[in-house]
Amino acid sequence: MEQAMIIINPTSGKEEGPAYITMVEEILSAQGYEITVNETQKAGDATSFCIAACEEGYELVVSIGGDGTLHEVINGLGDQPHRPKLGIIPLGTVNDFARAIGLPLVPEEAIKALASSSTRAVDAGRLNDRLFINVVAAGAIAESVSSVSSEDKSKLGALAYFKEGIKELTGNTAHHLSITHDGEVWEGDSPLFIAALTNSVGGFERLAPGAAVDDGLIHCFILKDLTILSTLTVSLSLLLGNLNHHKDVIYFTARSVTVESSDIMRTNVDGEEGPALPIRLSLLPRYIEVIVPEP
Ligand SMILES: Nc1ncnc2c1ncn2[C@@H]1O[C@H](COP(=O)(O)OP(=O)(O)OP(=O)(O)O)[C@@H](O)[C@H]1O
Repeated sequence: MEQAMIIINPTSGKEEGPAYITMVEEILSAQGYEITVNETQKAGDATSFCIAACEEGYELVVSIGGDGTLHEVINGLGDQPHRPKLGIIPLGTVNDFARAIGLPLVPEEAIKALASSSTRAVDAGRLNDRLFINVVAAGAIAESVSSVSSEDKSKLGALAYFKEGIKELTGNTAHHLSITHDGEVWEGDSPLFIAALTNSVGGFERLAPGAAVDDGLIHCFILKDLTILSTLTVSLSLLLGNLNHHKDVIYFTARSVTVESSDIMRTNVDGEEGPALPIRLSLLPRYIEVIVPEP
């Protein structure tokens, strides 16, 4: 009998995850799976559960939670010879990855899609010794995003990030960055560097409209030192989906990127606080097989 592991973070989003476990179990057992349910108690648990699922030869892991939970789950897949298929039930606040891959955002619909026989192999990124699935940001704004309160997140959703971001960008928060990509070096002052694997970051589905989850590319944006006026036009470009054409934004795609600074700067990885610079990013093409709705 094939085995499926449900990994659920009961604290994600509006804490609705536990109410959906039975429905997920029913749909998986109808497909013949033997099911184990693991509830996370703290940060890191989802990674440990997923490592166990790989080592014990599970066919399927279902992540119930938000982007942070998904980030932890996929970190259990790194360097594993056997990687289970991944099912995603988006029950976080923003659910960037589910948006990017076109999963239903209504939990009941996402659960029904677990019965689909379609899968899509998506890229994973490597950041130093961990994996990411959506986005890495470096700069004062990235640090501020880590501090968005959960109250603001629940109330404002994606706008909470936007609010913090604009607050930071309008301050004088540039740092000196040195960014090396595919043999080229960019050096200068920047308040924000973003590396995205998908088109949805912080709930804005138009950050990198050209990015596909399986295009084998890291889509990078360097925001140049901004005046208040260009901050406003950059914000508008973000909403309109043409940030890559803004005169104060450098856009490039790469397969590997190194970001360094003489300042102490933290990063934000898939919406959670990440390591301090320097960071080295690279790409694992089509590394994770995700269940998607039937076409
Ligand atoms: N039992 C728990 N209690 C508190 N925190 C937990 C628990 N289990 C996991 N966590 C932590 O909760 C963090 C946030 O989870 P997650 O991102 O899924 O929810 P969210 O922040 O509401 O959603 P989103 O990231 O989509 O906005 C994870 O990084 C994880 O480390």
